[in-house]
Amino acid sequence: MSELAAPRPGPRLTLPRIAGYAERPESEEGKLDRLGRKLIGLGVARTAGLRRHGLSAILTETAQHEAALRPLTDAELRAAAEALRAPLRLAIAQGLPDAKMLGPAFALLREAAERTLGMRHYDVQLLGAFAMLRGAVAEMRTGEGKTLCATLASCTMALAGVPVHVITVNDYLALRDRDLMRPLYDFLGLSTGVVQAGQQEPERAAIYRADIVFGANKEIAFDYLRDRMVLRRNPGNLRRKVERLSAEGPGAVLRMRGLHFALIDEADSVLIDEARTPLVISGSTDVARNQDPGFLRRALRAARQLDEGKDYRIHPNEHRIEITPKGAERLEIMGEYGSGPFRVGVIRDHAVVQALSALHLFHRDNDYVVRDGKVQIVDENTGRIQEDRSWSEGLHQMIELKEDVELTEPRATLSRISYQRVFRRYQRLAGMTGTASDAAWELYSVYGLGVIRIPPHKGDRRRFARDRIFASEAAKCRAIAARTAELHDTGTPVLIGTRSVGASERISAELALAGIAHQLLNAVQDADEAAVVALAGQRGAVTVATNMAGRGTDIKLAPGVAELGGLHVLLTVRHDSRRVDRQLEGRCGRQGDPGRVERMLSLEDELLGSKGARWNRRAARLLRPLGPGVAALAFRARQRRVERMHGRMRHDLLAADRGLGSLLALSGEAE
Ligand SMILES: Nc1ncnc2c1ncn2[C@@H]1O[C@H](COP(=O)(O)OP(=O)(O)OP(=O)(O)O)[C@@H](O)[C@H]1O
Repeated sequence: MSELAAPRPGPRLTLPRIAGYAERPESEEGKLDRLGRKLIGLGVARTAGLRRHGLSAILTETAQHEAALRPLTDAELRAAAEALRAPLRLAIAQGLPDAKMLGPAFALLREAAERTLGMRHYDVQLLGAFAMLRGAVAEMRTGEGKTLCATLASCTMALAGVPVHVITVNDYLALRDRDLMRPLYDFLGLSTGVVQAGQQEPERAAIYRADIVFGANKEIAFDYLRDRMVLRRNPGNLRRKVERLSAEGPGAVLRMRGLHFALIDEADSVLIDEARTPLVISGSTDVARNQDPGFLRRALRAARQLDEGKDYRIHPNEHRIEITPKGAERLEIMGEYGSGPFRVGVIRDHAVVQALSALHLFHRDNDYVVRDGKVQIVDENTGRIQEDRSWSEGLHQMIELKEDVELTEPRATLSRISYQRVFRRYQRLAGMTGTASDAAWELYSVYGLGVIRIPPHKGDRRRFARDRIFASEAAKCRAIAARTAELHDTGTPVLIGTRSVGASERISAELALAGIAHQLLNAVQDADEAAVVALAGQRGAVTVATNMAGRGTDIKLAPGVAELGGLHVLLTVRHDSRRVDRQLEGRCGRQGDPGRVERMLSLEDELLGSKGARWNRRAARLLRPLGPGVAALAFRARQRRVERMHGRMRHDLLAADRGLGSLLALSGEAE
């Protein structure tokens, strides 16, 4: 099998192997196959419209069964759900279910949701769920109610006996979504479980035996990687091995029951944004023990002696350090005067690159925080601390050395996989997000997922102000405080979106200076997140948040706030991806609410900060006198460039998946 072997996407028409450890086999795939899929992707991604897929048939089919269900008692409705199991199992086993097969299930779920949650699925939510059960990503605008929509797809699959994974971007959302919808699952007799960081055996394996398992992408992908390691280590026939290792009870060695069906919320974030970082399981081995602190310290000292530009180059957007031939020569000379592993070229150079990365690519209060004497990673996509994760291949220790905190034990890579490969191994995959179309081509060409745009339940009432651009970060912060004060005086609630812990703290300090009471939500100040979010739509509320409030956060407007124009979202940067901006914009104007979006940028913003952005920075400066709208084009152009660059990195990562370790790999404990 070649290094690039990859499974073919597209519907699978065989019965899911519930008894075994389900996953799609990797298949040989030639260059022509891949090229073909990419070309098809171009067409599918663009034309995936509602009519083309005949989705609206689900509405008439569902409506036909609804009237008969309404008079049933709860017990009778439950019995009807039981009776649906067998036909659903058959329908799902035959491949992609059609509207006729799903109509009765959707009608029943709609009725059960109204009784248990007080919410009746809107027609557009039926369309979204149907699209997902047809193996697509449903693009539904932010605030349309994807959480409720997902219950149709997850319950249908679970009733059919297929183990379901509902995957989202963080632990908080996984737990919240399960808890919000739990009355419906309980009513139907479907068991649910939520995997969360920090859970150990035997709890973890027990959770995976639930009908519907909720979890963040990292948790689920790491558990899969662990299971793969266990399976690899145990010789013998796969089937018998799986039976032995997944024995019920505390002795279960395998955590999961395989990869049957994944419903991915925030699909673009999980499948695209996160896919730049490979997952690594690490453990202490002899190789790791060889990396003693003395050697790491020596490498860090060497890195500090090198000159940027001459000996090494920094590529911040690609998160990469390149040693120049001159730098390599200098390191070789240093090696000659060194001792132990520092004399060995490959080991020394690798460690120096990690040291340079620690010094120049990873910044405190941006990529990580130092808390309780420990370096803790802040996830760049979700803004959250990843407690039990560390960077691999000595990078974490280099950052610890840089920050002068106690060194943790270096660990060696035991197993490694990219997100792309984990998700491509699901027998069935579906997703939903508010921002898929920008990523439609990649979703199809990598995962075989078409994007279907679902119309909104109500129109968009958000108003967008023109971008404003300031010469410096300080001027921008002052202007943000002044604008917030203005809005605050009218009682309008304001959500200020920032990019990092550091930026959120700077704005918070500026607001404090202006005497504006506010709430701060970031990786360091994350206590009682639900309470902060609940208050964010109150009259006069001011909330400063990082990306923690970027996706999935449902801010409900207090009475009277809609009359003031709804929530005002103040964006303080453009992110690396337009989709991240759109998610933040989507915190207002939910379910047809009014809302306002305003962006305040500065020429010192991180997006324009790197060397590669010289031209964009210059253009923005020159164009500023012509009006902020024109100068904003330079920001957007840079954003497009970074988006393309990240796309290339994901492509390379997938291609090199089984190759050597990457310095950016995230590692989890091996047990
Ligand atoms: N059918 C329905 N009836 C009544 N309220 C609904 C219905 N569907 C959704 N809602 C409400 O709409 C709000 C938004 O829902 P939700 O947070 O699931 O949106 P979302 O699409 O997931 O948003 P985002 O894209 O930001 O994650 C919630 O307050 C929810 O209770």
